Amino acid sequence: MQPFLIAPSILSADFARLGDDVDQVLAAGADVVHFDVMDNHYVPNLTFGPMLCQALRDYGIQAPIDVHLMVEPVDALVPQFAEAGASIISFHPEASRHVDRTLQLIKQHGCEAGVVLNPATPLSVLDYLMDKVDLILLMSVNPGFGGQSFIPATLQKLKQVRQLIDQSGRPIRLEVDGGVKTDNIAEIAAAGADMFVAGSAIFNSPSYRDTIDAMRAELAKVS
Ligand SMILES: O=C(CO)[C@@H](O)[C@H](O)COP(=O)(O)O
Repeated sequence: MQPFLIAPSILSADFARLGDDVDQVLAAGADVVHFDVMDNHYVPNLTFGPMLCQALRDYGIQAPIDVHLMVEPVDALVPQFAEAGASIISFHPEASRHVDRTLQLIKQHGCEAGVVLNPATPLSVLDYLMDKVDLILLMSVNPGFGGQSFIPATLQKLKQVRQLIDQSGRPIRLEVDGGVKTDNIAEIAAAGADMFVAGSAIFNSPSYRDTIDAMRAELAKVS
């Protein structure tokens, strides 16, 4: 297992002062900026695109930016996000007509490549991808909105994907997204996740540092 990474989702950040808010959450101990791109087509919500990613880089954000594309189609946005400073680009396989090609495209543009599985997406979509992905993101809510409750069946799915990753012998990150809180993060880590997206739990808390410290204290209990 790789070191645990905490990735606040800027979906719950203060958009009116985003650069400063992202700076603050990183200063409070976050590892990665999780960047939720929604198109009001693949998901019923609309957020932001490559210009905002570029704006964060121009503002001076140096942490990895983990772009989660909830868009359909996918490919046209890959070069744009790579040029805008994305570090990791993940997409939903059902939103790409040619999944293998999209993974190649992401890597050709110098980013790490991830696939995202919705709560009801079967693990069989990973069958011919384990040698190609750098990250697998399991959605623990249905994509589109922050502030939803963690779907408990994700724990079993995490255990199964952890086995697949261990069998692959590759350093694939296992990320979980949706309803991650201080009081469930240890259980989620114990099931096999090593990267934790948390939006409302961090950005809606009175102290980012206290919340991230509390999450790390919970993670320290997991061997
Ligand atoms: O991608 C998504 C939702 O589609 C997530 O990144 C959420 O934004 C996580 O929010 P919380 O459940 O942590 O509030």
